[in-house]
Order: sequence, then structure tokens, then C-alpha cells
Amino acid sequence: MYSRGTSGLSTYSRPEKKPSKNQRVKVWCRVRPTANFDTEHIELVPDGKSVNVHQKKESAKGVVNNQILDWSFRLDGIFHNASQDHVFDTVAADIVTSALDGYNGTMMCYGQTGAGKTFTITGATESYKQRGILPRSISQLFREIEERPEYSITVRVSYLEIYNESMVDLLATLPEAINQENGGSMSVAENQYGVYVKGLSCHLTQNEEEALNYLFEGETNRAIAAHSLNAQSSRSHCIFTLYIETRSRVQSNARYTVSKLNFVDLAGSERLSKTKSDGKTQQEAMYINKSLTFLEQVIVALADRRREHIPFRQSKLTHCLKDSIGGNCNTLLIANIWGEKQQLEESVSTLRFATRMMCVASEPSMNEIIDPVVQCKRLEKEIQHLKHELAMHDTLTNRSHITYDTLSEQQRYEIRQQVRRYLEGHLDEIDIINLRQVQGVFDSFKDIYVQMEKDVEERLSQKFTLIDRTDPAAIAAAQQSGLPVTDDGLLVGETDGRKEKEKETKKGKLSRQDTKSPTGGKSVSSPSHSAKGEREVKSPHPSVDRTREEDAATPASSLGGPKTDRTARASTPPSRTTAFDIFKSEKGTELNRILVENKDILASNKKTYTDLARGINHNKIEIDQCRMKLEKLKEERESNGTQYNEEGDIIISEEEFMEVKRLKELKSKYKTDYDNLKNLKAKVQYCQRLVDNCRQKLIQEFDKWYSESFLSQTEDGTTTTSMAAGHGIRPGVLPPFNPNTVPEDEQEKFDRLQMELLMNNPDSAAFFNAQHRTQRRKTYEAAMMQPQPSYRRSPGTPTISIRNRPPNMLQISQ
Ligand SMILES: Nc1ncnc2c1ncn2[C@@H]1O[C@H](COP(=O)(O)OP(=O)(O)OP(=O)(O)O)[C@@H](O)[C@H]1O
Repeated sequence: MYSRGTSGLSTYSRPEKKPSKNQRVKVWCRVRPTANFDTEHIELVPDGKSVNVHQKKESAKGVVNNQILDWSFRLDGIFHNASQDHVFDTVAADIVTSALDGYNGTMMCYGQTGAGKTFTITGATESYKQRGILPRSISQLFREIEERPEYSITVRVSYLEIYNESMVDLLATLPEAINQENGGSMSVAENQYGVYVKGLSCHLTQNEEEALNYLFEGETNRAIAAHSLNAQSSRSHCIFTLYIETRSRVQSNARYTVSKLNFVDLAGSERLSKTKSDGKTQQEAMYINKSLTFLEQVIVALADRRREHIPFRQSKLTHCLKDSIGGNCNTLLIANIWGEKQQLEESVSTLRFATRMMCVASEPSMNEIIDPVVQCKRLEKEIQHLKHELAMHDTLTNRSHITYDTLSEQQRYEIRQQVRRYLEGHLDEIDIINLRQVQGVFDSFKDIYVQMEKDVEERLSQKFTLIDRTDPAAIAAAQQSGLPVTDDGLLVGETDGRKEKEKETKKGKLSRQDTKSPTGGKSVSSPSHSAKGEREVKSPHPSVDRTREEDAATPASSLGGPKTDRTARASTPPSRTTAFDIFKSEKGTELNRILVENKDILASNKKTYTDLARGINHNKIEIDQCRMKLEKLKEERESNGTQYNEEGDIIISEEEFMEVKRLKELKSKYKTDYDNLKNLKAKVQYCQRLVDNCRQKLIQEFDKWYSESFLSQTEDGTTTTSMAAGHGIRPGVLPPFNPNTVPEDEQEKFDRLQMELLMNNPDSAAFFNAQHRTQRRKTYEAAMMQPQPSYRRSPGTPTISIRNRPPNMLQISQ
């Protein structure tokens, strides 16, 4: 850290609390060896960590100036006359190892031109011994990868140059470079894993040699650019990055680590005045100065823990380094100074930058990623495993009837029936043995509740105009127009309620079900009746009155038989299941009888088929056993020496003879049975078709009957509401059968059956597929029989949206 000289003033704000050594960026100083080391002004303290700089007052700045003259900088260490390998071992080796463990690392050199930044990062290209941190890191990385055979580690490299605020891909010349996709344009972007440069090519490297080749390729491109664009070197910032991904080979784990290792060679930091440049060089110097100033501002902001905003986006350099300075990253800064008298001011400036960097907190953390695909597979496996364990436990505790799979349509139907019976008071308890069923019961309650609410609403909407109770404007408008509004703002305007009531009394109950609405009594009686005594308000929609009149004029047996007159409907249509039962018992009796009979025949034929298939399988097993036995007997006979009779025929033992005879009989039986099976298959398929046709016909008839009896039509003749509305289909037309909509457990059941029976009869597979499809069709049709969300409104009656309702409850139309 730096301290003020006796006469100087500190110019930057300090952090509230200095981070401890282990929680901040590491900063070292490297002094370029020189014969003219300015021992008069630069004092390297023997502790190996401190530098004291003593400046002389500049007379040019006048007699009174606040120039700081004495500086004392304390860093993490100072390299003076240090060899390249010493530098690497001391500050870089650990960062490389950590990168393999999933920690990001950044090694950065800062200092004036010629102070030794490139020498420190890349080293002297002409000497292997003088190679810098970067090639040494590459060597160590691949050496350590070889020492970790239990991990699959991939390494990629990229090499970016930032020159005058534009980004250049130093590896773009390689054939496999991919930045053509962006037409060569690059930009800094961020995702959940950090910052990256869009359009920068990234190259997979298998070994040290390949990685070094990429480095040299980039260096060559940098040199070419240096000649064509700028005469001096280091007019640009360069970032060489190694991207490392480490996955365990031993554990099929969803977790793996990723890390980035950045080597940043910054442009020379000398001041503009000192460069004495003009034209293009001056512009370059301005860009460099600007970006280094922004870098310094970022460092100052990062060092100040009270600062919430860090201005990373001010320059390409700082934006690129957003996740590479401090934070969760192992960061190292090497401040390169040139210890000559002429460079004193630059050295102080570099060291000041270095001490600021020491205030930047850094708490390295591992970048662990969970692969969602692998994680899903693992969890699926675990669920399967737990299910097995539960099944075993249930077997032991005699609870083997419990399943933990998703409820099938059939199970859901049964639960719904139980809930209905429970609500009607015919059942004391609902049979629940697992959590899924609890959920199923709640779902059923919800369905019934929603249906009841809808029915009530529908009945109310025939009598009243409904407005949104949360809309004060609508309520105010209704009140202004003199219409009565209930306390909760639900109802406005009664339409001849008294007359209606009389008619309803005469009619009696219209519907056999769903009339026990918990809210029905309140909604219908209280608001309207309170208003009724004072005034009678005509419905603003005559069609409402007309429809009710027509309804009332019709005899009330709503379900006794279908009415072709649509106005003769009950006020609430029965659920589809109930209606289907009624239809079967009253209208479609004959068709249903045929269906039942056909189903019985089909079931009997299927049973015969199944038994026969089992017999064939058994027969096949016996044939195989017999063959094996014969093979064995033949081997025995041959080992004892085969004997022949006078005609030259082989003499076989009694046992072998009996086995040959048995094999013949078995084969003959197999053939006969197999032929019978084929015939039976055709028969079953035929019966199946009959049953399907019958069922189809029954459903069509039912749909027709149901829509004629209970569903409304709009003035243009189209049916607006049907029990199939929830499925988006027209009433009276069964939607095309889609096997994919049938629950998967049915599929599994049939697959199992098929596997069990058809081990040796592949010919029969086609039949079972057909049978399977039929079964799935049945399940689908059963599902279609369940009550679906529906509502009905009289033609011309405006419906007004009521908020906070499930979306399928009301359609908005005026
Ligand atoms: N520690 C050192 N030991 C030996 N030679 C060094 C050392 N540091 C720098 N040099 C030499 O000094 C010269 C300039 O060094 P280098 O190019 O690394 O400086 P730089 O800071 O990267 O400059 P620029 O900003 O211009 O790129 C080189 O010839 C290099 O070999």
C-alpha cells in the first residue's frame, strides 16, 4: 500500500476496510535489469516487498506546490534480477493448478513501454530458458492434465488484441476460425457463465505443442499488425485465454468445472506528453491512455466497497476483463518498472497503480456447473430407485397394492366418483392410500367447485347483467343508471324477477344435478329480492326474457328425453358422464346392448387367443429342450462310436428314439396351434372392429342427442358451447383418435403383455399393436366422457368478464 510523503496529499478514496492478504488481488513488482539503476532515488527495501522512491522537487512547478516527494510502496513482493522460472514458480504456478480445479485466473502486466511486460508474459522468443509465464503455464497445464487421468479435461484457446478500441482476433487467420459467422465483427457479451467476446475464435487444443502453436500464430499476427499499423510495439492490449473444462471420468456426475486463465499484456502506460508523438501515434497514445485510465477507474471503484457501480463498460478492455479482475478470480498483477532515473515518474505512476490494485478484493470460488441433461437422467434414475425401494418396503409391510406412479385416467375417474358420492352424502369416507390420491381428491373438489360456480354464474347471467365487482367505474355507471347493485357489486338489474320466480316454482327442478350450488341461493335471491320490492327493472336484453319464457313454456323433464327444440333445455346441462348413463339406459339401449354383447365375445376370443399363445410359447420351450437333449444324446453316441445296421442306418438308443418321436409330435402340435392362432387373430381383429364401430356409433349418437338436448346455438346457427369445448372441438364429432394423448401407463401395460406372450411369435406382434391401439382408444374415449369445463349462455345475452377467474370460465363478447 502506499503512504503519503510528508508534504503530499492522498488523491483517491480508500476502501472502508482493507481486504486481507488472502482475499485480494496479488501484486508484485518486477524491476527490469539495467546498468543505470537509479539507486539515488529508488530504494529496494531488504524485506523484499517494499520500494521507497524519493523524488526531487520540480522547479518548473513553482515554489509552492503540493507535489509528493517521498513514496513508500509495499507490495506482495519484488522481483529484482529474478529469473523467468523463479517468477513463474513464485506467482503463477498455483494459479495454473487452481484453474484445473475450476478457479478463474488472470495474470496481468502493467507498466511503461520497455519495462518488460511482454518479456514477463511471453518471454524472449529466441531463448527457451527465457520463456515467460504464458508458455510455462501451458507446459504445466498439460503436464498436470496427464497427471489427472481420472478427469476428462478439454482446453481451448483464444487470442484477442484491442487496438484503438477495436478488437482483433489474432487467431482469425487459422482455417478453423469461426468468426466468419459474424462477418468478422466482434463485441463483448455476457451470459450466466461470465463475459465473452462474440465472434472471437476459440480453438480446441489437445496438447502443449498445439497450444504453443496458437500462441506463436497470434504473436506472428501481432507482429505483422505492428509493422503495418504502428511502428512501435505494445501499442495494443493483448489477452491470451485458456478455457478449461474438467469433468470426472469416474463419477457419472452432472457437475463439472469450467475456468478461464487470462494472460493480459497491457499496452505501455507512459503519459502522452512523454511519448512526444503526433498524428497516428498520438491517436494511439490517446486510446491507450484512455483505456488505462478507465482501467484505473475500475480498479479504484472495485477497491472502494461502498461503490455499487463499477464502470466496466467504459472501454473494451475493462468490459472484457469484467470477470477477470478480483471477484471470484485468482488475480495477479505484475507491475513492471524500469529503474532508471529518466523513468522515475513512470515508475511512481506504475507503483501507485499497483498499490491501488492491492485494495481490490478477490475471493476465488470454483465455477461448478450442473449439466441439466445429466442431472435429469440422474434424478430419473434416483426416482426409479426410490420407487423400487418403496415397492420393496410396501411388500414387506403388506402394502403392495400401493403404487407411486401418476394416476391413470381410470384412477382419476374413480376418485372423482368417490368425491361426488361423498358430497352427495352417499359415502362416509374417501379411500386414500397415497399422496397422489390426496392431490387427485383436491383436484376433483376443485373441478366440482368450478363447475358449480360456473353454473350459478350462468343462471345469474340469464337473469341479470353481471359486472366486474372489482371495477368501481362499472359499479358507479350501473348505479347512475338507476340499476340496483348488490353489496359486492355482483348483480345489476333484475329482469322481471318475480315473474321468473313464479315460472320456476311451477317448473320445479329443471336439472337432476348440480342444483345444490353453495352460492346459488344467495346470488339468486338476496340481491334481486331486495330490489324487487322497490322496483322492477326490465332487462336491457330482451332476448334473455324471451329465452326464459320459452324455457318455462316447455315441460320440465330435462333429461327424460332429448328435445329437438333447443329452447327446451334444462337451465343447467347435466355432466357428460351422467348424460351418457341416461342416454344408454333410455335412448341408445339397443346399440349399447349390441356393444356389450360384442365386447363379451371379443373378450372371450381374446382370452382364447392369450391361452393359445401361452400354450405355443410353452410348446416352443419344450421343443428347444428336446432338441438340446437330442444334441446331447448324439454327442454321447458319437463319442462311444456310431453303430450301423445291415442297411447302413445309424443305430440309436431307445431314449434317443423316444426323444425324436416326441420332437416330431411337439413340432406338429406347434404348427397346428400356430395356424389356429393365426385364424384366431383374424377373428379377434374382426370382433375388435365390430366393437370399435359399435362404440363409435354409440358415441356419435350420444353426441348428437346431447347437443340437440342441451347445447345452445348462436343466431348464425353455430353451436357456441359444448362439453367438448375444453378440447377445442365441435360437439357431436369425436375428435380424431390420437394415441399420444392416452396415458403412458396403458402403453407400458400392453408392452409388457406383448413381451410376455410374444417371445417366440413375432408374427403376432402386429395383432397386439392393433389391440394396444384399440385399448388406448378406449382409454381416450373414457377420458372424453369426463365432464369438461363448459358454460352456456342465451343468444344475445352479453357476457361481461369477471376478473380473478380461471380463463376458461367466461368468454368476453358484447
Ligand atoms: N527482466 C528482464 N530480464 C531481461 N531482459 C528484459 C527484462 N525485462 C525486459 N527485458 C528486455 O527489455 C526489452 C523490452 O522488454 P519488453 O518488450 O518486454 O517490454 P514491454 O514492457 O513489453 O514493452 P512494450 O510495451 O513496448 O511492449 C526486451 O528486449 C526484453 O528482452
